[in-house]
Amino acid sequence: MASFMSCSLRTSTSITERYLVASIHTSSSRSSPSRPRKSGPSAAPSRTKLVKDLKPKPESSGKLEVAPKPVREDEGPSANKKSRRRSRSSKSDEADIPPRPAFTRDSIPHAGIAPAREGLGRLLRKSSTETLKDMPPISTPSPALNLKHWAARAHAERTQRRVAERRRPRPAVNPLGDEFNASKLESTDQLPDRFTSPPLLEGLLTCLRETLPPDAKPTPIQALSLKHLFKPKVSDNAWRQYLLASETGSGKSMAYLLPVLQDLKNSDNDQRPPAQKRSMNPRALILAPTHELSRQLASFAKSLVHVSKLRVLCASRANLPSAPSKSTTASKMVTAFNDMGEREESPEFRVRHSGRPRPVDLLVGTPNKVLEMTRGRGWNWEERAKEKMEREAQEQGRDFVDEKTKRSFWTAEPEVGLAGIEWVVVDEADVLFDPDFQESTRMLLSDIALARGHSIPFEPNTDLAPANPETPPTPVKYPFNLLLTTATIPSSLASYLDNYHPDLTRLASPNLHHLPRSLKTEYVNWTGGNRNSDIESRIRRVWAEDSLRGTDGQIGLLSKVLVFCNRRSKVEDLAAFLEEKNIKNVALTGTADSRKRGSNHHLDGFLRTKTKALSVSGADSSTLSVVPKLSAESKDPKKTPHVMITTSLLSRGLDFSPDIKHVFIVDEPRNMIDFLHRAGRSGRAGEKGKVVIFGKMSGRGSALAKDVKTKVRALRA
Ligand SMILES: Nc1ncnc2c1ncn2[C@@H]1O[C@H](COP(=O)(O)OP(=O)(O)OP(=O)(O)O)[C@@H](O)[C@H]1O
Repeated sequence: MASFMSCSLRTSTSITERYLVASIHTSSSRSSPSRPRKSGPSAAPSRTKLVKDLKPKPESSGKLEVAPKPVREDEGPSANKKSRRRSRSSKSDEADIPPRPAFTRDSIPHAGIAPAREGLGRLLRKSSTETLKDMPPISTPSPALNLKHWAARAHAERTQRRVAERRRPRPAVNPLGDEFNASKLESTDQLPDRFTSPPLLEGLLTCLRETLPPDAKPTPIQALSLKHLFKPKVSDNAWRQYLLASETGSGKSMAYLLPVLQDLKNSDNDQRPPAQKRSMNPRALILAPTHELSRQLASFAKSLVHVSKLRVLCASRANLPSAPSKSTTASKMVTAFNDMGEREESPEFRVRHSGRPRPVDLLVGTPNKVLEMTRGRGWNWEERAKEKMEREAQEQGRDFVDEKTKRSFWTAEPEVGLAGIEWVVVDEADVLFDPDFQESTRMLLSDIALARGHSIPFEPNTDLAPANPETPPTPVKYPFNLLLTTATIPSSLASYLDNYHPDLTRLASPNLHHLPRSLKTEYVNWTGGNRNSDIESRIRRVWAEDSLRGTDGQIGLLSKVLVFCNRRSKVEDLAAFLEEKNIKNVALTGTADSRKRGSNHHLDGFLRTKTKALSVSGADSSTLSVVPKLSAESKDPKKTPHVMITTSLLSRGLDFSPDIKHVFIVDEPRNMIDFLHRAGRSGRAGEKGKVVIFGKMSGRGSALAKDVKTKVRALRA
């Protein structure tokens, strides 16, 4: 429970990006609660601004490699009919017809209004075509007509100003300013263009073929991984350090899982380092910021190893299948939870173990959950109790006296040994090295190093991104392979890498820091009435279009909508409103009870199932998806949730079902990093998707929405 309390505390103190991290901070314990928190405006920008350049410092031996831009479908020989027709018609336009002036609102002002003689309409029309000095002088002494004349003059002036503004040559400045510019970076053309055996082991390849569509080709980041991460180790102590950076839904999980699993399989029979006497001694560790993501990654890894027989364990309650079964619908899930609620006693979920050694090759979990398993449950409870007392003292305005708590705390036997760990993957590295998470992450990495016989001291209050360090921090070399993956690189992460991992190789896709190519954007203007009604009518429009067009080849099948709000109260309010309007929905926030139950069933019906794997390389996805037969009830949005409402909690890493064709952003995104992750829950793996951004698009108070629009435009691929 304490974790959820700490979570809500964080939420209340949050500003901008802090909120995101606070809301996804879900692990069952905090590592070092008494440290001073780096809040305030000075801490925020480096966490919320995308880095300008990924190049390592010139004096370091780190490298950067960017995959070449894939040829767009409509640029290559296989351009579809529509685009060919478009290009043909544009050519004929060029040849025969003089270019048509672009239509603007001002080109036919007040069209259709029949003006009185010398009336406002005529003057307005004149004013658009004539210059001000050509306008006829005032010919009548009538005050009414004078007024009209001046109105027309004012209109003409405005028009001229607008035209001049439009024609003014603009410097080619990206509105994001700090945006990562992949076009300036070195790319390589020699990348593998298929998954083959070798480099992949036959067993892995078989599972891969079952997971991906038959024509699947490696995505740019996977091609880079095939090129770099399958190379044999130069020496026993040559540990690899890589950053894998690519846009959302581009297959990063596969890009790191394949080399890790392959290496685990290859070294399966090797002499292992003496393991600690613990019941589980994994050889690889994947860290993720949320329990939901840990479970999905563990399930994905399991689907890749059933031939090679490696053992994967999820720390966020092991042994439960985290991927939803194909037949499960969201409504069943709701009922299941209602039942489970009464049986479940403890909000904390534990890995059940009997104390007997249990073979594990790969462990997946949040840093805090893994720390709990490696240090023993309860290792930091005293500290947390003190933090609570300190908080209460602060709230009551009294001094906090640091004395021993009245309760005595027990610490359970540690379950996991770290000495055998050779691979550590930090998924969503920008979050896990963010000030709110970095202590737990670094503490765990340092524990692993120590267990492997290399002491790398851990200093809790280190600033990972010192602005202008006079003495640069000592680089860290962990005695294991370290892979960091992310879809966004804020300046704080870039500066951490420069300072502590200067020799790390950075592999990046050319579309990094852009929206997936298959994702469209749409802007919806608030009508000025009830905003919840505006959202409801847009949802109904999505379904009306689905009923006409069909979804995934099935007429009458309605797509699902994922709605992102900034605040928990907004999530609850919208959920209640939609429920009243007969739209069944799932509302999920960091403190939701359903999250405490140790499985991903609260996301059933919304997460991707295996049958829905589609082609990133651009093949016609509708032919590849196997559409499960659904009952009438599960197709009915009044009975089965077709809408999920959440905060940034679910914006990280989760692979949502391609049934989610629309992501609604109903509150202005706090920053573009947040936006990229939220929008990226749709349009994954080359699937079509749309991000619908609500805002006040015109009139007074529209500056913010317009600014968002400009920035979003810059993120389009
Ligand atoms: N080469 C491929 N061809 C077709 N589909 C693929 C390929 N590689 C991965 N996929 C599918 O793409 C989907 C998205 O992959 P994944 O979740 O790894 O993306 P990601 O880059 O980690 O996204 P995020 O940044 O949001 O975490 C998965 O369903 C996966 O099965």
